[in-house]
Amino acid sequence: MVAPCPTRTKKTKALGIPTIDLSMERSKLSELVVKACEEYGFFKVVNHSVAKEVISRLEEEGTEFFSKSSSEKRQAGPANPFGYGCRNIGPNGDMGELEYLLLHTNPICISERSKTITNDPTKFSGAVNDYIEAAKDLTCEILDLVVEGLWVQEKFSISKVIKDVHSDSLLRINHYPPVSLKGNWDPSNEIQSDNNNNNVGFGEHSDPQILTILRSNNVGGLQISTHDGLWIPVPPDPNQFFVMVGDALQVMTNGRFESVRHRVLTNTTKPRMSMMYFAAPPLNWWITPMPKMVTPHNPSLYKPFTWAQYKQAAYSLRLGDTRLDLFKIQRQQDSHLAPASS
Ligand SMILES: C=C1C[C@]23C[C@@]1(O)CC[C@H]2[C@@]12CC[C@H](O)[C@@](C)(C(=O)O1)[C@H]2[C@@H]3C(=O)O
Ligand SMILES: O=C(O)CCC(=O)C(=O)O
Ligand SMILES: [Fe+2]
Repeated sequence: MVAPCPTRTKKTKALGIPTIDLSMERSKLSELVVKACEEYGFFKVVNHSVAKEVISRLEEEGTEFFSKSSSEKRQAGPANPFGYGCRNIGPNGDMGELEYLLLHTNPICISERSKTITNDPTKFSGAVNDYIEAAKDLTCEILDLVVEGLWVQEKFSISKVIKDVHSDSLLRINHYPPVSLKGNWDPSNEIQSDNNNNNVGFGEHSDPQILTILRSNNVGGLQISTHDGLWIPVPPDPNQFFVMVGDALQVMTNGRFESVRHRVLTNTTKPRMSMMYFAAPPLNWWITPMPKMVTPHNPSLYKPFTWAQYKQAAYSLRLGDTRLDLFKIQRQQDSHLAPASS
């Protein structure tokens, strides 16, 4: 069963977001990373080594692209799944108050796609590739800390699958124009009247991948959901990165980490621009719990599946569906409580 999500019933609560200083002593650092992944599936990293110039070059490219006319931008679309998308999210009718560029991180794909996005594809793809490399390094640093903190390092390294040339990682740049009235920011767009959730920029969901590295401009809107069902607004910080546990890492840790559910609400006066690097394995890679995470007392919660199978499931479902339910192993733990059949 795939459960739909209750989007608008949760309360919002201001709460400190876990912040991790990457310049700290390593063993303490790995402990804090694991704790944040367990408690929230979400944290902010400070003192990272991504150069400001790498961030600002991609931000400039994004700003330049989104300031173009709708007809120019549409030349880079539709996003099926890659390219320029406007309001439509995914193939199953999900909509949000945003426009975006979704790119595969393969340099050949970026070089080809850049030709439809800009008149200076070399500059655009240079900014994108440099950002991807920096985000990949940061992801690998965090994943290495995760495996150290879980004490599984010698046997298994997740970061090497992210570095694999066939990795299926993605880059997404989202642009949320300010929304003051229901769906009125682009009068030429036919789908605007379909959207009843005019303040939802990007609806509640978890990311399917291993880890997401998010950076935004100084405009808020991102919220994360806690285990007790509250929404926590995330104050924006353009100089730092936010890290989100994805569904694949939930499986690899056999449920010890849970992928974080999150959403974006639009601002009424200022445009938000965010950049997400979604770290994923190659398509043929099996997603299974790390051996150390499975014991007789803690058996595997999930059937083995490949990343390609998981993506196929994700793209057949709605944004907010809890798609991991499809891969859960149903155990008969309570069978002794069932009445005996006569
Ligand atoms: C509705 C959908 C959009 C999405 C693919 C899906 O069918 C379900 C997962 C969605 C998501 C969420 C995180 C990322 O933004 C994304 C690129 C991804 O990998 O999964 C999107 C997909 C998308 O927009 O294509
Ligand atoms: O734009 C944001 O801040 C987050 C978007 C997001 O969650 C996504 O694209 O998966
Ligand atoms: Fe997301």
